[in-house]
Amino acid sequence: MARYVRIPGSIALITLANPPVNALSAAVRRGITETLSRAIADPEVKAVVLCGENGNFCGGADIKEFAGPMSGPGLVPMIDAIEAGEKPVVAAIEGVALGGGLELALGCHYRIAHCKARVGLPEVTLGLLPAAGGTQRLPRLIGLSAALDLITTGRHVSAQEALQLGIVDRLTEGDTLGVAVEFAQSIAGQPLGSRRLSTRTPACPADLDSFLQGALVQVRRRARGAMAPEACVRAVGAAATLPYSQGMQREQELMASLFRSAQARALQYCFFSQRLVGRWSTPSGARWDSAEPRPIRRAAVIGLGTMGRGIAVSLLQAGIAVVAVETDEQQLEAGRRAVTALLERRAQGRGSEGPLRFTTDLQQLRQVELVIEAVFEDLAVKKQVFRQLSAVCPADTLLCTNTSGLDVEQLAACTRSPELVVGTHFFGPAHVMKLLEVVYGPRSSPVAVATAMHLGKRLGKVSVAVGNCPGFVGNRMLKPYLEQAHFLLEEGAAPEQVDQALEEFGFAMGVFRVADLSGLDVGWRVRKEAGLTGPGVAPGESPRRRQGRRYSPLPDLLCEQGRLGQKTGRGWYLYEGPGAREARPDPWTHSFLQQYRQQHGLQPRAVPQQEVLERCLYALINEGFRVLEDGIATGPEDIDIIYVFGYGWPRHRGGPMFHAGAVGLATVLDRLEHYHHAHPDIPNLQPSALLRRLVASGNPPIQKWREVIRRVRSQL
Ligand SMILES: CC(C)(COP(=O)(O)OP(=O)(O)OC[C@H]1O[C@@H](n2cnc3c(N)ncnc32)[C@H](O)[C@@H]1OP(=O)(O)O)[C@@H](O)C(=O)NCCC(=O)NCCSC(=O)CC(=O)CCCCCCCCCCCCC(=O)O
Ligand SMILES: NC(=O)C1=CN([C@@H]2O[C@H](COP(=O)(O)OP(=O)(O)OC[C@H]3O[C@@H](n4cnc5c(N)ncnc54)[C@H](O)[C@@H]3O)[C@@H](O)[C@H]2O)C=CC1
Repeated sequence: MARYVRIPGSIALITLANPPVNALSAAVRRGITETLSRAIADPEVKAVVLCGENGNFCGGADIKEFAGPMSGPGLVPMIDAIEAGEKPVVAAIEGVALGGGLELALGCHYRIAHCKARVGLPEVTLGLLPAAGGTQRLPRLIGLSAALDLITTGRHVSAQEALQLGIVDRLTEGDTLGVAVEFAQSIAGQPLGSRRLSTRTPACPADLDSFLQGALVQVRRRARGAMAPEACVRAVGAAATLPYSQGMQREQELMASLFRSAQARALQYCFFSQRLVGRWSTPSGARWDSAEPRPIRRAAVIGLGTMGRGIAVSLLQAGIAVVAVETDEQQLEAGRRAVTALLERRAQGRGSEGPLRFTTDLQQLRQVELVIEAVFEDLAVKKQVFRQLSAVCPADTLLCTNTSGLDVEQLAACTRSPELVVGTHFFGPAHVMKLLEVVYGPRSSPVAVATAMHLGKRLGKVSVAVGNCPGFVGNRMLKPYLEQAHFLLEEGAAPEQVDQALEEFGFAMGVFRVADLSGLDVGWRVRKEAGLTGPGVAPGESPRRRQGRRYSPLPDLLCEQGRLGQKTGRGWYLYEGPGAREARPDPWTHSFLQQYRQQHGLQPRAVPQQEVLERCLYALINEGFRVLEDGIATGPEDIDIIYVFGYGWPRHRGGPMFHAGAVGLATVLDRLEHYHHAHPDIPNLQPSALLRRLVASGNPPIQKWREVIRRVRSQL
């Protein structure tokens, strides 16, 4: 709704009232339309101020309404009526003016913002475009180039930048509403002329065609296969080439092509899922709304290798004091140099960092409130570290491990307070990647989980609480995906063919390019530890079978050849030299695969792209259903957020579980049955019980899966 009051000085004040962000629901649109008519009709009113309650102007259209039929007054005629009116309307912007909220403000004749406000047109992140005139008015206000940047990235702009760009007319550090009212009084009666943005001509680059062409190429490269960024470029292009009314028509046409699209549904699902995972719970009854996180001011990081460095930087940038620990002076010095360089590179425009100390002496941890261990992925080494930490740190220190898949409970068992041990699984580079898997063990206390979840948020991450099992959620599901990729090579595919299929699906990098980037030795070490390769393998065991199931030794053989990926200049691909990044298909790999197939009597065949996708993705999805069955993730949203934020799953496809629902669970089941029949020695292709149950329940929408999961789990 919208409230209306007349205030002294002939000003009407319209307040949007729809907590928490004053989204433009049908009721709010109706409220604005009615109150605006009232203000226009009242001869005593000389100017109008539009604001939002509770310190927020407006978070845009009500995204929840998009799933159903649209009703109530349209945004476009409402904003047009504001702009066309003869009485000046001033937007008083506090908090956010996003999407339809900014479009509403652009329909006003003046915009006054608080210095802490943020504005933006983030519709592209929801698979849409700003279709309430945003693509036509913003270029007319700030020029085509700046408008295109904002609209295709969806980025939020600070009030200061908004002032520089010309989006807002004035900033205030004080009472925004008071300043806006005073300003409205001062301009009442003045001609509105060019304050109506629809009447202006946008400033355009001289070489418009090549500018727009370049913009298309750029957005296609940035968001593989995403439709909305391209539609945004076309709509902004229309602002430059068509009169306003025709530009608006084009905006509507382009919006219509996006509005009910699968991509928009997926992106909007991601928006709500990201918020849902914050409302975590554990099987032992710990919950986000009852467990109180502890404040963390002083932390330690143990191990300054690839991950420890990024974790230390993340903590410091959140204002937390860090003690960074290494084994010896040489390692410490290398860590110090790396952390300092990262901090210097990221220093520009950042706030003040917490204090940082480097040491090889664990005794220096006597005052820390939280420790994150990031030493080698070796259970024995980690156990020893946890024993030492438990002896040295205060009894109430939270002890976290960055293990990528080892048993958190075994580490907890080495300490005197196992309830204060959790996994905090960062993703590399830890200061960049947005995901944090918080792994609770059977004994982790609610306060430990709450503190780790809250810490993640403070570090700017999306934290997802997950249960303890080998690989947790993300890496556990990755295993069958990688396995399928290796099996496909055995059967006749080439690495670049598999990668191309996955990249066309929307991954930034295919599985083999990622493996080369992260280093093939990482998985090799894990497989050796698990006895799948190396001295732990029973003599006489077939190289292509382990533990009664099909196994591919291909990545082990590459490692034995010293082909560890980019770091050695060769892996699945060939690189210019060690450390180079451009991957080229390698004839060596092709002839190696040929020899391997001959040696093992494998008849190569042409593997269709669809099979590559189905086997890799459905094997991963199938494991996702098992993760849900086992209660390791609470709902499909947890899995999808982990994959979107941690594993480069294309966001416009919603995540693996959403994708399964979009394809149709019956289809996924059918294809898994087909492939399992063809490859009975790959147990991961056998459809999970939960998938079968969901199909039997009539393929319910993903929001209803939790009910089926509860039923399946109660019967186990
Ligand atoms: C605003 C935020 C920055 C606040 O962040 P924070 O404080 O961290 O709080 P959150 O936890 O994020 O949010 C709190 C709570 O609020 C909910 N929420 C937030 N924003 C919205 C919203 N816009 N709508 C609904 N709900 C919202 C959020 O979900 C939380 O609740 P919870 O989930 O229960 O926990 C941050 O929230 C944020 O960034 N919000 C989103 C801002 C955004 O993206 N805005 C743009 C919205 S889209 C838009 O405005 C569209 C348009 O401009 C075009 C409109 C034209 C429509 C015309 C349709 C034409 C159709 C054409 C053809 C149709 C043919 C056919 O019918 O078939
Ligand atoms: N590399 C990656 O992409 C990711 C790794 N991880 C996990 O993070 C952990 C660390 O991995 P990386 O940083 O890649 O390893 P790394 O090998 O780069 O670094 C480990 C560091 O720990 C130090 N160290 C070893 N024992 C120590 C001890 N007792 N005390 C202090 N320092 C000690 C070593 O000197 C080394 O500098 C592992 O558990 C790994 O599985 C998790 C996510 C991603």
